Amino acid sequence: MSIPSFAIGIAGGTGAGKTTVARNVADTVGEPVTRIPLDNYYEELSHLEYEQRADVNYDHPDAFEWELLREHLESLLLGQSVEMPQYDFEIHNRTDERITVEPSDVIVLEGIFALFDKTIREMLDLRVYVMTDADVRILRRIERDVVERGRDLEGVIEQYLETVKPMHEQFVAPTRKQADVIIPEGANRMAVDLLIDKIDAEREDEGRSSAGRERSVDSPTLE
Ligand SMILES: Nc1ncnc2c1ncn2[C@@H]1O[C@H](COP(=O)(O)OP(=O)(O)O)[C@@H](O)[C@H]1O
Ligand SMILES: Nc1ccn([C@@H]2O[C@H](COP(=O)(O)O)[C@@H](O)[C@H]2O)c(=O)n1
Repeated sequence: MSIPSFAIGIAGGTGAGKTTVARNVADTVGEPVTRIPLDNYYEELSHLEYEQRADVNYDHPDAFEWELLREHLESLLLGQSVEMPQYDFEIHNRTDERITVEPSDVIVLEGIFALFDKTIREMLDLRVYVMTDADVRILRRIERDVVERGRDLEGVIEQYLETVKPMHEQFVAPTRKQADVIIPEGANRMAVDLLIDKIDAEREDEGRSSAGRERSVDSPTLE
């Protein structure tokens, strides 16, 4: 295994297609990929009742345990395994379970705030923002939240208007300016192939040093 690993951050609004892109990258890269879903780093909220947890603003940066995420990303990059928390959207909380996640040559961090934190951004080799129109995202989210996350239609719409949309505009959308690559509409085969080419090229560069991990100001976008 090469140390440090090659790390990609995939950000974008809810329903943009981040998880789908991360899966496509993992399936295409041709070797084990370590995935870090940012959702697993929502703060532990066992001190609150279910009703209180349901009212939390999960689209504000303060909803996440950033210090733990920074520590885990750093450990994985250095070739050390981590005990990753697991998140359950139905109870709005972490589960009691932690899963041992092993490092690998390619690490993919994925979530609405994957490009938000400066320290984390600087640990990433490639910063990606998945940009999908808001109407497409809310339609995808309604379907997903009702089918997979145990929500009802009224609740999804209310949450979207009260927190998801304003927080997206205030905190998530501006992070696209931090991206090296912008992928339109998510599961875009050409874009995923270009990401894979970039990963392969970087990993073939055996002389890669810490200095070589700095961001290139001339990096191309797909926009
Ligand atoms: N390019 C795409 N075209 C059509 N459906 C897509 C596309 N990308 C994602 N989806 C679907 O949209 C939903 C949300 O995608 P997901 O990758 O989970 O988004 P995110 O992780 O950004 O919230 C899923 O049901 C997924 O299958
Ligand atoms: N208990 C929770 C925690 C988070 N959310 C929503 O999840 C969204 C982020 O996940 P995506 O897969 O959609 O990127 C975020 O917009 C939160 O509103 C939730 O509904 N409940």
